[in-house]
Amino acid sequence: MNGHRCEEPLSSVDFIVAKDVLAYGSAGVNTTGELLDRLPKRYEDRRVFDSFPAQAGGTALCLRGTVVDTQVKRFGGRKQFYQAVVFEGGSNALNSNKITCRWFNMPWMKNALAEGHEVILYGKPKEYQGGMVIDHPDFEIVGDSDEVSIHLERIVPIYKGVSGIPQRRLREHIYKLLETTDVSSLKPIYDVDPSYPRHEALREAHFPDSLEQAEAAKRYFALEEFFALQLSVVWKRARVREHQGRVLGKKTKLLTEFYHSLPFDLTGAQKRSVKEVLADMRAPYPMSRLLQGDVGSGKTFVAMCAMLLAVESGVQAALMAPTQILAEQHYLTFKKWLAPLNLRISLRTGSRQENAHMEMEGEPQIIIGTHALLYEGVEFADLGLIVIDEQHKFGVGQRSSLIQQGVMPDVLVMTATPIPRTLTLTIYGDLDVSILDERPAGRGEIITAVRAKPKVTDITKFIKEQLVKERQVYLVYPLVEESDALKAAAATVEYEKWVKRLSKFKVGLLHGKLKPEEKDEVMTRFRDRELDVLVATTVIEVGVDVPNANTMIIYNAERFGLAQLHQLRGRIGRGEHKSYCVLATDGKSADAMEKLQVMADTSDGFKIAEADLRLRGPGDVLGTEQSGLANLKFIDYLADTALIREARELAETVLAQDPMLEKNPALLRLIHDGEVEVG
Ligand SMILES: Nc1ncnc2c1ncn2[C@@H]1O[C@H](COP(=O)(O)OP(=O)(O)OP(=O)(O)O)[C@@H](O)[C@H]1O
Repeated sequence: MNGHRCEEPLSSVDFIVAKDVLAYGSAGVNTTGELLDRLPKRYEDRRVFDSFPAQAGGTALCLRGTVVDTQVKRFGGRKQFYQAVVFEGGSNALNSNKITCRWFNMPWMKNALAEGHEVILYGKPKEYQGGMVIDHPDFEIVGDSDEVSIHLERIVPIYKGVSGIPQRRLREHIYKLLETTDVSSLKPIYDVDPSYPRHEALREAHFPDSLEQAEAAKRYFALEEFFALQLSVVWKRARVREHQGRVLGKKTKLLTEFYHSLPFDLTGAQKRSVKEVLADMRAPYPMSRLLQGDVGSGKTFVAMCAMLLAVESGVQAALMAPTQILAEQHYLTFKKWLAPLNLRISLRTGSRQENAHMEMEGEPQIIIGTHALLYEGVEFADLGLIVIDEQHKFGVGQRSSLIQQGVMPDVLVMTATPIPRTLTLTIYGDLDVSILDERPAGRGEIITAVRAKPKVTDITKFIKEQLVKERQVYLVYPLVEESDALKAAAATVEYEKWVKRLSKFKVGLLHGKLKPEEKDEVMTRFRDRELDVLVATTVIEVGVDVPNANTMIIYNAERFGLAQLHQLRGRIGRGEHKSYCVLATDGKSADAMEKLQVMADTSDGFKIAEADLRLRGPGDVLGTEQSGLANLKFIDYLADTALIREARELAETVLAQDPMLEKNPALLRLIHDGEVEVG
């Protein structure tokens, strides 16, 4: 009875009872298609079970056994946990291998699992008081043996739970639906792999014969998802190019003057990027470019060059920074380096307005502010170029809102976080990319060491050696506390200690609870060498530029992500002196030591970003919320270069053959429905 169609509500499926239809509804699953789209989060190979372990091995195991004893246990006053002791083997194969399962603060567990139940457990065992324990394992009670066995003796799909529906029932529903759904209704909007019918991929993703088959099937759907994403990105890129852009940058006198005023030569990477920007600005369509720079690679100077080109063409250029402090820093930098050119530069942030050379006739030529510049209805006389400094936020929203504007300015996005190529293709896939992967010449080497529980006396001695050589030092504390207030308090405590230890030197304190003016003041004093040492929380992470500082001790380094450590370390090694970064840890976790070792092994931001991606996975690296990729079902595949490229090529082919998607209205709807909204 090949009858059900994907669009059909679950209420019309005879083997799903009304109560379950409601439960699915609360989880946002309303049609048969939506239920079938919920692919397994993982699989258990229940053809052979793991044997009960005698010691913890660090990996999750799939065990089969019988519950022989259950108890509710109390601890710490009113708290409780439910404990079930499980013996290895089925109901009639009891032996002495046992494991204890515990569920904390889940009183209902005692109704769910009782003595005599035969169970399948999945979880990571650990050693506890001489026995083996698994806390909160996934579990499933083995049912009657005369059922169709989709739950045993095969590779079994495990789904993300739907409240009110046990795994077994969920699995049965999907199994039966696959058998009774009209194959033609499972056709894709666009066939990403003509050699692999979609309904087969769907069946094999749910009930694979092998793990390889499951992987191939999942990859099919991942490709489908990323194809849709790339389609909207490539589409967007094409739409930008349709706009009439201004032809800017014909004259380069100002730029040449600027070059001559610099005490250094631009690096090869900087020159290459300026050339790329120049070509874009001269093109008849608006520039849409990402400038990706490793820490200290001199992004600001490339941005300055772009802005000078715009100014010389008679239009305004704006720079938007993510925070007020950074906007102010940029303003100072611009004022300093562009001083010989006598330009009208204006700082506009929520609380401060300041102008340089505004006594001269006319509108400001360069405007520096926060991202809010865009939204707060600041009137631009004639905006030709916008530089967006995104720092390490993978912000997206702003760019779309720029594209809505009438006259399309050129846009240059700067990001300080090196991003692996695959991620760039997805997050910034609508932009052309320039990469700054070269440190300016004449910078001292940075030596990084990982130290478990370093002695205070050793660190103090090392710091003093550097201070005596007139270098400056950062001491960074992430601190365990969650709130800014507690962090500030804890940093203050450490600060007091350092003031005593380094009594001959001047120690300053910087944390997030200080007012912007106070932060500025501390930073300025450190920059002007009135302070030798800065005890800080991570507020110093971005944008701080004090070339004389050559030493950084990062405490509890294991608590930071690699990208953040790289940013922090980027605050040293900015001058000609040899620099030192010590990553101090509690030394407890081997994983953390491995992670930190990456920092000691390389200072190449792109390599670090790739390692970060490998160790943490794309979801965590991106912080899905800000990246706009939160809705991706197959986010792990973001790191799969081959897949992303395949998706990109497919999207490009489709749009090359049918640029306005006139022949593929369903694809056009897919883009406009914003199901996949990136950029
Ligand atoms: N080509 C160059 N040669 C020498 N020094 C340079 C060069 N380009 C930039 N600098 C200097 O390097 C430092 C970093 O430049 P800039 O602030 O532009 O880098 P950045 O990429 O924005 O750094 P970060 O993201 O780490 O803050 C500044 O002190 C700047 O004056």
